[in-house]
Amino acid sequence: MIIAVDGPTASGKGTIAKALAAHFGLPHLDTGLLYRAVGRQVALNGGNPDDPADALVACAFPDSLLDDPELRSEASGGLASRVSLHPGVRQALYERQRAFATQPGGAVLDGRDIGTVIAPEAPAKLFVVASVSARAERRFKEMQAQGRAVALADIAADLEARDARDRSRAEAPLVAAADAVLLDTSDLNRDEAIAAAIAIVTKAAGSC
Ligand SMILES: Nc1ncnc2c1ncn2[C@@H]1O[C@H](COP(=O)(O)OP(=O)(O)O)[C@@H](O)[C@H]1O
Ligand SMILES: Nc1ccn([C@H]2C[C@H](O)[C@@H](COP(=O)(O)OP(=O)(O)O)O2)c(=O)n1
Repeated sequence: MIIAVDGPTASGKGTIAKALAAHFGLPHLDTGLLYRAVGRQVALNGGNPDDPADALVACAFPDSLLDDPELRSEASGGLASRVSLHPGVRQALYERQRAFATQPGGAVLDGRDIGTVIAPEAPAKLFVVASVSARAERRFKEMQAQGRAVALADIAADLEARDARDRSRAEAPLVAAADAVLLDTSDLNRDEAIAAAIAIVTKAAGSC
């Protein structure tokens, strides 16, 4: 079974996707990491993330880059969002994601366009959302735990800017698939959100 988990930044989709993978015994791919690697490789090349040619060259990043802790930074998230606008970049990353999604036995993928572009045939699709304040608070706590001094208002502004870019791009914008189930995690703790996601997928699996 393919499980598609999409949603904006800090909605909790990564947490949910990992938990679904563990619960259903499926492999998991965090597709955002691929776009983050492209963004980081552009920076390492001294290129411009807004230039389609520079971004395309960076798609040939070495697999070892996927283990770089810098990929998890907000700066890499911003770079990823910028390179992900280019249709050439999306095309270059498509086959790798598609192959993962269609492997025998199924898989869980999380990102922005899994239910709409990468695996539109997925029988279980979740679109995970949360309010801007809940998401900013989560990132704030994460950064505080890492000992980084950041202002909550700056985090909220950054995530709203990234949402706007991801939602308004022409190619594969962040949008719920027509057959996705919306899961709002604003008022759910981690365990409640995971339990709700498992219930949605169990129901979807039962009806396919
Ligand atoms: N339901 C939840 N309630 C509170 N915090 C959460 C919840 N889900 C995830 N988190 C925390 O919020 C942060 C972002 O979650 P993550 O799953 O990485 O989001 P995304 O993959 O959508 O960017 C992490 O620190 C995570 O532990
Ligand atoms: N399937 C995907 C995954 C990510 N992207 C782009 C858009 C996102 O802003 C960036 C970073 O994605 P990522 O999922 O790592 O970001 P968050 O963990 O949600 O903060 O990459 C995409 O366009 N399509």
